[in-house]
Amino acid sequence: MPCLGVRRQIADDQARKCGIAGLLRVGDGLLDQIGKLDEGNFKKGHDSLHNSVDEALLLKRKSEEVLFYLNERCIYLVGMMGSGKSTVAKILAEVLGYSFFDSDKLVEQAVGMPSVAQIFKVHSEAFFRDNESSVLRDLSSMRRLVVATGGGAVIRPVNWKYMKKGLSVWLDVPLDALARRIAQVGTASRPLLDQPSSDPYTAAFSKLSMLAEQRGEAYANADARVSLEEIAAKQGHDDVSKLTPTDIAIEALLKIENFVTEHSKPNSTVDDLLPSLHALYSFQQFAPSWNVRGRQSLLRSPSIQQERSFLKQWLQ
Ligand SMILES: Nc1ncnc2c1ncn2[C@@H]1O[C@H](COP(=O)(O)OP(=O)(O)O)[C@@H](O)[C@H]1O
Ligand SMILES: O=C(O)C1=C[C@@H](OP(=O)(O)O)[C@@H](O)[C@H](O)C1
Repeated sequence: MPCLGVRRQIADDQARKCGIAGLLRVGDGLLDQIGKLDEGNFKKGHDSLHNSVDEALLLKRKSEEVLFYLNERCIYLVGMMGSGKSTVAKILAEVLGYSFFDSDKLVEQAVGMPSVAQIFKVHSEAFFRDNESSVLRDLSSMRRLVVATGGGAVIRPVNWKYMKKGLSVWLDVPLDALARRIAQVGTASRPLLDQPSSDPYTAAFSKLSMLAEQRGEAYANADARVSLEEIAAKQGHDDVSKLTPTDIAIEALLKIENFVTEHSKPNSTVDDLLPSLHALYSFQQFAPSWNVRGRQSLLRSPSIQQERSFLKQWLQ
């Protein structure tokens, strides 16, 4: 049973969604919503209205396609501090009609402290990590969530056990872009980077490089990788800072789609598929020259029991 904080946040989230009559759902309000998320901060000087409309429609279409395969599974975003997990997770939650959670915020609620920085200071990193694991365990029993995890959640194998109940997506952002973002917003909320320095960019870059080296392998456990360098190259940019959170959310949906379509069997039962298989065998009998792979083995129609047992094995 999820902890009280998680349940309360879900209830608030559902009420918020109902209260504004689907504005946050895929549909009419999506363009407004994306406009606000990308507002002025990203892709300045572009033909932004046109881009926003195209992007919003693509996002809507992709989210509808992905929803079919997701089958209510949760999505976990992993990546270094500042990689945009919370920003992108909110967009994904909105277009999919899922609830958004930030695991750092849930740890703060569970411990009863206002910030992760304070938890590190008053208790310890290990105490924070224990609570982070408990939060991920609670979330793993739920459906239809998009979770922005803390950047270090990937280092404990048990957290992967929880995240593998859903789908994990690694936001892979070049270190210099991360250091630029962190230098801009400051390090007060990120205790692992918070050290006095006259050059915040260089200090953040060197600490992030160290962490990335330690964690490189761990992030690669994710089911899907969204590389900002790859998206920029596809779009013909030489700099990842030109990418909007919507661009990144669309790529995340494409990568999720690739993963789920490669790894999942259709959400069907033997009874759903039996008529199609039977029709295929019958057709094969009347049109033996039909060129399908393995047609030799189809030439003699099997019994219904054989068809059932074939489908049962295939669906497992
Ligand atoms: N695509 C982006 N381009 C530029 N800045 C971004 C982008 N995505 C997020 N940011 C900014 O980077 C900072 C960190 O983003 P956030 O979503 O909080 O990252 P995380 O949850 O991974 O720590 C925020 O100030 C956010 O506005
Ligand atoms: O990388 C890390 O070890 C951490 C990342 C932070 O979350 P964000 O990735 O959301 O900044 C937060 O969990 C804590 O400061 C530790």
